[in-house]
Amino acid sequence: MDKVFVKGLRTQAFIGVYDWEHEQSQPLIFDLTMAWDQRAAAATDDIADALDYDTLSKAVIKLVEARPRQLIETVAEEVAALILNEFKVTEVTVRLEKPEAVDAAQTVGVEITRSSN
Ligand SMILES: Nc1nc2c(c(=O)[nH]1)N=C([C@H](O)[C@@H](O)CO)CN2
Repeated sequence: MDKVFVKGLRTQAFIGVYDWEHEQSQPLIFDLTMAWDQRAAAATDDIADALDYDTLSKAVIKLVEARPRQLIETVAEEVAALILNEFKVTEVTVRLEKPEAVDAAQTVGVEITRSSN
């Protein structure tokens, strides 16, 4: 299957289990990979037939920054559900990095793959 991807999408979120994380936002960075048959878009050269990565990116930022959460697992599942439900995507991989979480690590994160149905 063809893929549309968004790499290194930066958001700023209230995320974490510790008290200080509830008072100070920190970056969450996403790599998103969506299954998408691109033949219709290529044939018509019309954005209406494409998976619009700009609109999708803005929707993800809005969701992530809308409210605080404790776990990055929760954020990853909500982002996957948004993409499956609002963008007619059949399979999505969400990789989420929280680079400021662990001082001794370059980054930490989760990666999930979810399908519709
Ligand atoms: N599997 C997870 N482990 C941890 C999380 C998380 O969201 N998922 N969060 C934290 C803290 O918020 C940490 O990021 C603060 O540095 C610890 N472990």
